[in-house]
Amino acid sequence: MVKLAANLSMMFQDLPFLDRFDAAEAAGFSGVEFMFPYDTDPADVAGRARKCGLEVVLFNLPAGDWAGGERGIAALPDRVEEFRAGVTKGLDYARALGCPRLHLMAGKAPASAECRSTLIANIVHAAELAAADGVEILIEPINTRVDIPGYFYGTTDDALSVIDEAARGNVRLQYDIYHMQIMEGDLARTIERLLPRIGHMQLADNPGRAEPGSGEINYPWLLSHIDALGYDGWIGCEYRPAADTKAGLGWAQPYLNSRRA
Ligand SMILES: O=C(O)[C@H](O)C(=O)CO
Ligand SMILES: [Mg+2]
Repeated sequence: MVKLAANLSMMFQDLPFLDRFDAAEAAGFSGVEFMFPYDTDPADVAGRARKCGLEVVLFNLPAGDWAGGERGIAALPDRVEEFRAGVTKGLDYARALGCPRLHLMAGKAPASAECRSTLIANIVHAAELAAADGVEILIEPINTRVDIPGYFYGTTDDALSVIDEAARGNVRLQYDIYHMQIMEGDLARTIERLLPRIGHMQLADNPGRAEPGSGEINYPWLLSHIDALGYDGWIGCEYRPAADTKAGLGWAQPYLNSRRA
């Protein structure tokens, strides 16, 4: 069964953060993800998720000065202390929210040996702390052509080589269909091949990063293929709705309805 999670950083943006949980529930979602919950008290986030009957399936570890253009700091040698404080904070939230996955962002960094060894050591640090709470650390290759030029890894091969070097059982791949359509294509075969390594998926259409159906990806076919492969994880709707979020959810009705049935 396809399990869609509403991404509350991109969807329902006309509402305050906590009210987006109610909107996701009303739209028929049973899971949510978001980038950063850190401006809101963890008890308030947990309380709202519980009231709405929503599972919190993923959020990001603190990722530096986002408004200033940073996209993670795990590969930055002069930011190790800040990164590790962020791991502690992220795990505090994960415990409070009962969230079993955290996305760790490497950041924009050169492919130097120093950045790579910093990243690996930081992933190992995060993974070992997270393991005690049964939490997985996810690594997501992000397209470096449109969204984050200079991001440390932009392909599944590059991200998997980092995961392999970290060599911790709770470090897995976050496969964002939108980013990988831009960087690699061949979505169905790649997902099939990498299925055992994938801990979470996300979707958006391309170009434009809006709803499925707005671009070139055949989502009705791809989602049933992913389902037929036996993927039983979540797929986060990490897209920018072209207009009103609810009005644009026609594409998702078969999956939201099947969750309710
Ligand atoms: O951009 C993405 O696709 C990531 O999933 C994210 O969390 C923030 O960049
Ligand atoms: Mg993503």
